[in-house]
Amino acid sequence: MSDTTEATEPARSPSRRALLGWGGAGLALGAAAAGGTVAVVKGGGSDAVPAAESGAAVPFHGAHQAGIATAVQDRLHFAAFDVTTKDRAALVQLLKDWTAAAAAMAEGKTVGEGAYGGLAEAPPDDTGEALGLKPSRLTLTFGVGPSLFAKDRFGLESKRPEALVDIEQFPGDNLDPARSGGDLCVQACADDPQVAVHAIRNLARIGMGKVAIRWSQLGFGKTSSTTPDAQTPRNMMGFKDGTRNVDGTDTKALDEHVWVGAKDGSDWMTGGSYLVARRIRMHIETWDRTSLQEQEDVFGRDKGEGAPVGKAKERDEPFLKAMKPTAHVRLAHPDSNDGARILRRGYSFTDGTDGLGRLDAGLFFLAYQRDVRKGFLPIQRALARQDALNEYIQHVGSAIFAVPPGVRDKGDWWGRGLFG
Ligand SMILES: C=CC1=C(C)c2cc3[nH]c(cc4nc(cc5[nH]c(cc1n2)c(C)c5CCC(=O)O)C(CCC(=O)O)=C4C)c(C)c3C=C
Ligand SMILES: [Fe+2]
Repeated sequence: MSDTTEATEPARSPSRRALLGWGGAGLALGAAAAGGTVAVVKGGGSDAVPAAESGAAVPFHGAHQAGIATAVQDRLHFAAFDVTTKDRAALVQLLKDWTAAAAAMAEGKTVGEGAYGGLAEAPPDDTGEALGLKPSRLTLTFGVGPSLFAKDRFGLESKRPEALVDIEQFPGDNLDPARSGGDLCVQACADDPQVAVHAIRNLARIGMGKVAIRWSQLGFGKTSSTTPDAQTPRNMMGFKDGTRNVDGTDTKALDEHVWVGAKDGSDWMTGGSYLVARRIRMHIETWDRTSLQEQEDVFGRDKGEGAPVGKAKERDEPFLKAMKPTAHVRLAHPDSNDGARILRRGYSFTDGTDGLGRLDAGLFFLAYQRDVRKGFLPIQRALARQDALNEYIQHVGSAIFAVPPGVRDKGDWWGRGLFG
């Protein structure tokens, strides 16, 4: 079995309703989450079926959390939570309950006793809107924000990783506190938006009285890929986005740039990663009135093929000096940033209009890295200073999270290394 494929029969992808009666059969199919990727579900021979169409499940348990190096799904529901309880034991119990629910939902099962058939006098455990839907490659990825480590909260001050920095204010930022920060986060990605929304809704419901959603973001179109063989998606500006990303099967690059190593400090983070989330508003109407030449100069790539300036094909090696000094790709390239690389996993969003007749649209930028101080920060400093794209975008939300390693097995839970 190749790293980018999983040898599973599409026909074995069951509906959620079917799974209700299957108990703990462990239906998560395919490649191990231990750095593996689920790109294509093979029916054998030439009838390979794209994983998205098969509705397959991505394994929840593994050395790394799914939703980072695993193949990017079509839809996102991301939620940042404030922890409202002051009781450490209650928080730990919640994390255990969340983990059990997340593992079940990733397999396409309902939460707890299900959505119906239980006590008529009590609300059902599961809200029910994902009944009959396939697992849809749902991944749930959990992280903790800097505020959880604050003094006089849960006794975690000494466990805050040095890499979990407070992100500085960059020139041009217009950050809304109501769309920034958070004690905890859960990134839900799936090929069916209802499956992703159901997952966040049910976790929030389980957390009632202990956590409250601080902000959340829906994403309708992926703007990056961790599977270079797949077609590169386009962002709201019409450009291919995610061409030169960290490949989810490139274990060397993942170890060097994405996974926290054993010698990086904070033992509980070994095998984890650091996530930066930025809500980036696009001034779409201005962009749409900009000439094609200017648009291509802004990125340093052509709009049709996505090839770097002076090159013919999307995957051709960029020649940075052929680009304008302010071109986005030139400034963001590892050669301009001491070799810095990040794994981008962002989504396009459109949240209606802004009251002035303009679309409230943009990129919900998500990037994973081994150390934010060597990844996002140097790249963003360069971009904030010079990027020609700045005329057309504004960062309006920001958050950082430490994303622990994977949940190993049924006895393990989100945050065990931190609280255990
Ligand atoms: C701090 C990191 C980055 C932010 C913020 C960012 C915002 C942003 N990017 C695009 C569109 C494109 N970005 C592309 C490449 C690219 N961008 C970053 C980093 C950030 N982008 C990196 C590291 C790279 C790869 C550089 C390289 O190695 O060549 C591209 C080109 C295609 C691709 O390789 O993905 C596009 C298009 C938007 C619209 C945006 C904010 C709204
Ligand atoms: Fe970019």
